[in-house]
Amino acid sequence: MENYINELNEAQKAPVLHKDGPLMVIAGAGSGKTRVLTYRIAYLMSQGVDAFNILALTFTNKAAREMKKRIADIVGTSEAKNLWMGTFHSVFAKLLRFDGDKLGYPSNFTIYDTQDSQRLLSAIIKEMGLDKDIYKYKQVQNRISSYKNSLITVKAYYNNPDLVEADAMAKRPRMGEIYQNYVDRCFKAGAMDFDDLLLRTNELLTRFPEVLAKYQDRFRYILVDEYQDTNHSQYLIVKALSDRFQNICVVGDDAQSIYSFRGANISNILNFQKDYDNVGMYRLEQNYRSTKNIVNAANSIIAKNTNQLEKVVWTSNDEGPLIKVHRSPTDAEEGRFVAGSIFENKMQSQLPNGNFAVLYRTNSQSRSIEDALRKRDIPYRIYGGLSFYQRKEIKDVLSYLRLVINPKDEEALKRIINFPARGIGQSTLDKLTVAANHYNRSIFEVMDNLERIDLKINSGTKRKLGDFVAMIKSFQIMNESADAFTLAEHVAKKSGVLLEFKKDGTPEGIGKMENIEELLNGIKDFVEGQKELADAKGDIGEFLEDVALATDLDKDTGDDDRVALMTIHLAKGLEFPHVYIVGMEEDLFPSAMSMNTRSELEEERRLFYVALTRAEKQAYLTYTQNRYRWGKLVDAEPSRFIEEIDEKYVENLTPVQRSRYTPLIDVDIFGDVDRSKLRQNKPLQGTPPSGVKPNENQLRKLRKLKPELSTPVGNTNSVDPNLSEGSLVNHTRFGRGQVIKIEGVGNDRKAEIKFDKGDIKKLLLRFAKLEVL
Ligand SMILES: Nc1ncnc2c1ncn2[C@@H]1O[C@H](COP(=O)(O)OP(=O)(O)OP(=O)(O)O)[C@@H](O)[C@H]1O
Ligand SMILES: [Mg+2]
Repeated sequence: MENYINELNEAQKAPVLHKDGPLMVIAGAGSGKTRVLTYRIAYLMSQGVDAFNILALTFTNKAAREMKKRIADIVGTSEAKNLWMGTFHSVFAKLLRFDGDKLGYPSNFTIYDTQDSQRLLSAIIKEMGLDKDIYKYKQVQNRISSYKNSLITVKAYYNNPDLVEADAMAKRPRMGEIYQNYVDRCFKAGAMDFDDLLLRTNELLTRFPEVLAKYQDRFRYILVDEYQDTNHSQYLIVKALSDRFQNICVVGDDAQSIYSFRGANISNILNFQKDYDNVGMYRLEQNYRSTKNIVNAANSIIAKNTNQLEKVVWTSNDEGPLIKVHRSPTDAEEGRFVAGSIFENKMQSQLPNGNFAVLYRTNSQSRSIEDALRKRDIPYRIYGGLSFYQRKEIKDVLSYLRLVINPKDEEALKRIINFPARGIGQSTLDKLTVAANHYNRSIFEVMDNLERIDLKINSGTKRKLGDFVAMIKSFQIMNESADAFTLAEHVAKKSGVLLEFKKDGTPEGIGKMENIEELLNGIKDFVEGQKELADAKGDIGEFLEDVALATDLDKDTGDDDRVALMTIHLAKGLEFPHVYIVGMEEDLFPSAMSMNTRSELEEERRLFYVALTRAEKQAYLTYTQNRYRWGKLVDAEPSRFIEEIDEKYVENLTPVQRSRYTPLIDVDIFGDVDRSKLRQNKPLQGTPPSGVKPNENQLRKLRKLKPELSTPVGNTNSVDPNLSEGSLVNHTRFGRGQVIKIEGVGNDRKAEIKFDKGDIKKLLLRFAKLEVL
């Protein structure tokens, strides 16, 4: 047996070595599900399966990259290169770039983020003359998103009297029309929103059997991590693609299902044995991540949920310290406690910052923690919140660039047509929009054909519109030869955006200019990274795709050592030696919005289970007696979840304060499923609710979160001319390595380098940041 197989226990080996056919691994946190998935891919490849035939779907692109790296370590880099791995959204965006033309989309379609979708919806609501207090754009967007994730098209919507009636009851009888308009406008703009990436993939695979056959044949082995959080749309894609070969491997933990508000559907796990024949069912019980105290405490929490599959989780790790609970008078004090405790632990055991994570229920809680960490000079990184790419000035520049790639992109156009101000007012834009709708063209096309259309726009304005079109076209010409950085810098200057903020002269204006500079630095870094790899172009289209689909963890290269701050939702699948879960208070965690039914409360409890099981060595729970919320100081009570932990595993650092809370109505989401059947690995008899009921979708925000850009490390180095085959080198990003081959001359000189981390990369020497050792 090959060596790496011995890095697995017996229970893990079984699913890794499972022969062809469907299999499912259901197991608790930290038991090695992700490891099993990774090693199974390596094993399949060692058995002769071509990487080209494997598709792996993960929760973040970062997780996919890490898996790929581990696989490359085992089977070699060149083999691992062809693996398709990533989030559902990034993988299927790629597929749609190849085949979306069959649905009428250009291959350079824009991906609308949540903000773009919301702006478009509010424009539509306004154009239709509807009351914006009744048709709230965020609610409308949530509805449409949940329709799409349940594959309810506009037509299906109208065919479903329940949905139509529900909207009528909610005093929104024109929901269907809004939905229709929204879909039309996105299509005309050559744009897909996040949900479209899944919906259109489904449409493509359903309507074009030859496309389905092509990808079924290609993806002979499909593997899905975190299966408990797939939604209906994702489920159907996986089902369709795996239908021919049935080589589908899913791993998950129903106790960690935390995205139901976004449409995740637990019945995907429960139905798996019905969907496929002869499913191999595997369970893992040994946790390798955490101490005994943490594992046992987490078990005692999740046992409080009635709706769950029964699971055993144990560990042979040390007992470890007890879970420490701390109370502070205010959230500022809570921040100080956390920062102080991190500082002490760091000093006592000489630990890097990266060993610590602070997790919270909502993004707004980060502020007091940040303040305290800053005072102690402890470097941290925030994941989530308003991302860099969502800032106004950044979106302005990006919108110019989006328009260069896809001039039909209506949202990009509307943002910048009069920014900086060039005398094109709202009434002109309204006329253009009406004409665009009338002729079924994009606004840009209308602007480009003004002389042929009878629009009541005066000649002065027409000239301004013409100038704008000419400017964008000049950028497009430049884009044919320039790299992303050169183009972006030119656009930032020539569009007048930079100047606008400079003129402003206020500290905010300067700050915005600096942000644009940082964006440009980021693009430069990106271009160099891409250029180094001999097969990428480094053009702006590649950059925009990267920006649109990067999840918030993706840009974390791990090279600088910082404390991690993030929401619990984002922390799924990750692990840290020391974890602080802050804001353990009633109404905050569990959230006030999720306490109406048992099933909502159980989801909050699963969220707490996820939070606690991120910790390897030590977990802290903190709460306050008073907290600023919505600008007011309010009384806070300790979360019921603290009391729910078996007290054997808890140490109170401050005197105990009891929690008071009201019990709930009982709703059983498992319906009539007999859970004992699942335990015995038998096919399900009962029918769990297939209900993909439209969900309120508050945290859709998460998807649009983008990483902060990092400034580039160092500059393009002059490479030692003595570099030769066999030279040992150091690369700022890829680390140490040895040159295997040098080829090409002048600007085209490339080196093939085997890095110590396992990767073999071909780098263009003119850009490579190499140091000869
Ligand atoms: N057989 C093993 N021997 C040693 N370490 C292991 C073994 N299996 C898993 N681990 C380690 O235990 C930790 C948890 O594994 P992994 O992340 O795969 O668990 P998981 O079940 O996917 O967790 P989660 O439910 O949180 O996603 C990782 O650090 C992993 O490397
Ligand atoms: Mg995992």
